[in-house]
Amino acid sequence: MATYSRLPGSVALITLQNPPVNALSAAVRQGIVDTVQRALKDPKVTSVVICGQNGRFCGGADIREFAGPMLGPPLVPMIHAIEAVDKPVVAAIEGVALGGGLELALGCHYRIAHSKALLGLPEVTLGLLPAAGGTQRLPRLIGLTAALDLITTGRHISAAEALKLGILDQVTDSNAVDLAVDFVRSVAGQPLDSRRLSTLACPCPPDVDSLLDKVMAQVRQRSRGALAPVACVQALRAAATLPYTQGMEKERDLMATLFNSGQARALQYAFFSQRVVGKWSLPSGANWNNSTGRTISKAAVIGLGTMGRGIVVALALTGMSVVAVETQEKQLAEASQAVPAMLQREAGRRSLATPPGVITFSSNLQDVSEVELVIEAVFENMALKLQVFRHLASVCGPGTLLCSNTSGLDMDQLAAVTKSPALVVGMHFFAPAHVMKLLEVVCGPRSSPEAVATAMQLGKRMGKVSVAVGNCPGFVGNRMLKPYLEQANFLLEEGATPQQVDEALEEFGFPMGVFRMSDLSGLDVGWRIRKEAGLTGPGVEPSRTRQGRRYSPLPDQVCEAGRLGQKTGRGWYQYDGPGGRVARSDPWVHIFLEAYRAQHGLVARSIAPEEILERCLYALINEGFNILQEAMAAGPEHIDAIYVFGYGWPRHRGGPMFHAGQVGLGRVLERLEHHHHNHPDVPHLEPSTLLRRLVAGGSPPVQKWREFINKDRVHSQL
Ligand SMILES: CC(C)(COP(=O)(O)OP(=O)(O)OC[C@H]1O[C@@H](n2cnc3c(N)ncnc32)[C@H](O)[C@@H]1OP(=O)(O)O)[C@@H](O)C(=O)NCCC(=O)NCCSC(=O)/C=C/CCCCCCCCCCCCC(=O)O
Repeated sequence: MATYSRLPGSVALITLQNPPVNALSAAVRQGIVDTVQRALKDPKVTSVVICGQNGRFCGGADIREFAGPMLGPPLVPMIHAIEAVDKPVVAAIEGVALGGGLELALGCHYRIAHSKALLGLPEVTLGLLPAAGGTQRLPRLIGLTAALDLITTGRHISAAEALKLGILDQVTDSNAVDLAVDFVRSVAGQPLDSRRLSTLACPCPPDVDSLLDKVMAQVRQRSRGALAPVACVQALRAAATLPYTQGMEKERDLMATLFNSGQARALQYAFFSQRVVGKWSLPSGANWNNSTGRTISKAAVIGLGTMGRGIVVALALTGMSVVAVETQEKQLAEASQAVPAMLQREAGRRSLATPPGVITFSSNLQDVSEVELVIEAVFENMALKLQVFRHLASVCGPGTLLCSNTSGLDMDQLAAVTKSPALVVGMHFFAPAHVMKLLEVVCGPRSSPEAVATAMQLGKRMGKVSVAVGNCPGFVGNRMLKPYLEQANFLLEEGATPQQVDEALEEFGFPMGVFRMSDLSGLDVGWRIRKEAGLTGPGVEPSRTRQGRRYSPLPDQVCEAGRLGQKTGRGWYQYDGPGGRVARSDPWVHIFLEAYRAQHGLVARSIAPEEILERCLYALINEGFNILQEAMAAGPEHIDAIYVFGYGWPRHRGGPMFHAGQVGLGRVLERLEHHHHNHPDVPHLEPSTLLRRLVAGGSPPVQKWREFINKDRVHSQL
């Protein structure tokens, strides 16, 4: 709703009230319509201020309402009516003015904000465009070039930037509402024509077409397959080239297409998933709301390889003190040069002042005795990690939280060698650890609520999307990746090339296909894990069946040929040299694949992109169902957030589990059955019991899966 009060000096104050972000629900829109009418009709009122309750102007349209029928007064005529009012209307912006909130402010005649306010039109991130006049009013106010940037990226900007761009008329460090009230009194009675943005011409650079074409090419490249950024550019083209009324028609038509698209539903689901995963809970009943984490001011990182260095930077950026330990002198010397530079760069990228002097480098594990939390980031080897954990248990105080950055080893085994297993929790970062948004917080069966809460809160402080997961090999993300990689290798055996597989996945929306990604990460990572698992190495029979199931030795053989990916200049592709970034098809790989097929009597067949996608993606999704069934992830949103934030799953496809729902669970089941029939020696293609149960239950929407999962759970970790 919206409240109305009349202040001394003939000012009407309209306050939006819809906690927590004053989203423009039907009730709020109705409240605005009614109160604006009241102000118009009241002869004693000469001017109006619109603000939001609790220091937040407005977080935009109520996204939850998009799922149902549109009720209440629509936004577009409401904002038009405000713009047409013949008494000055000022938006007093505190906290946020986002999406429809900023569009409402653009319909006002003046905008005044607090210096800490954030403004933006993030609709594109929800698969939409600013369809309450935003695509037509903003470019008329700040020019086409700046509007293209803000609307196609959806980025939030500070009040200072908004003032510079001309979105705001004034910024204050004091109370924005008080200033707006004083200001509006001072402009009462002045002409308003030039303040009505819809009546202005759109300032454009001389060569509008080439600018629009350039931006269109950029957005297509940046967000492959996403509809909304393209529609945003089209709407802005209309703003630049058509009268306002026709521009509004174009905006409405484009919105209608986007609004009903699967992409908008997927992106809105992704928005809420990100928030759902913050609300973790454990089988004991402990949860985000009833458990308190510790505030960490001093932490340590053990192991300064690529991951360890990134973790040190991520921690230091929060402002805490970090002891960075590496026992190999050469590695320590390199890290102590590299880490401060990384910190500087990342602080610059985030427009932060570099936290000064918070990192201490050491080669001595004894130096972590005073810290409150340790993150072990040594080589992915259980024996080594156990050794480090034993050492930490003897060096650290009894209350120190001990965390491991393992990407899939048993956290409970590590906990078992410490004095306080309850204080052991996994913190699985993704490379580069100071950049990537995802953190898997691995809750072992003995991890205490306090330990989980501390890791989750620390993740948030580092700007991560932290997802609590259960303790199983590979946890959630890597466990699902295994069948995906496996299928990609099998497809090569059967006749595909790395390019064909990668192109199908990139066309789907992944920034990189599986082979280009493996080259980037380093092929030796998986090789080492397979050796540890006894799947390859000296003495292992070189057949295509290992440990009772189909196995492809292709990636092992590529490594044995010294091709470890980008770092060696050769992998599944060739590069300009070691460290090269541009992947080119390599004749060696094609000859190698032909020889391999000949050796094993395999006849190459032509494989369609659809089969590549089905085999890779449905195998991954199937494992997701197994994970849900075993309670290693609390819900499909958790898996989807992990894949969107950590594995490059295209956000406009929601995540793997959401995608399964979009495709149709029945269809996914049918295709898995088909592929499993053709490849009975691949257990990962055997449809999960949970998938079968969901299909039998009428393929409910993803939000309802929990009801089926709970019935089906064999044991519970989350
Ligand atoms: C920065 C934030 C605002 C705050 O962040 P933070 O403080 O960290 O808090 P959060 O945890 O994020 O959020 C707290 C809770 O609030 C919920 N929330 C937040 N924003 C919204 C919202 N806009 N709507 C609903 N709920 C919201 C959030 O989920 C949390 O809830 P919970 O605790 O988890 O329960 C941050 O929240 C943020 O960034 N929010 C989103 C801002 C945003 O993206 N705004 C844009 C929204 S879209 C919009 O405004 C669109 C405008 C144009 C609409 C035009 C209307 C025309 C429609 C007609 C369509 C016609 C087609 C019909 C065709 C046909 O079928 O015929």
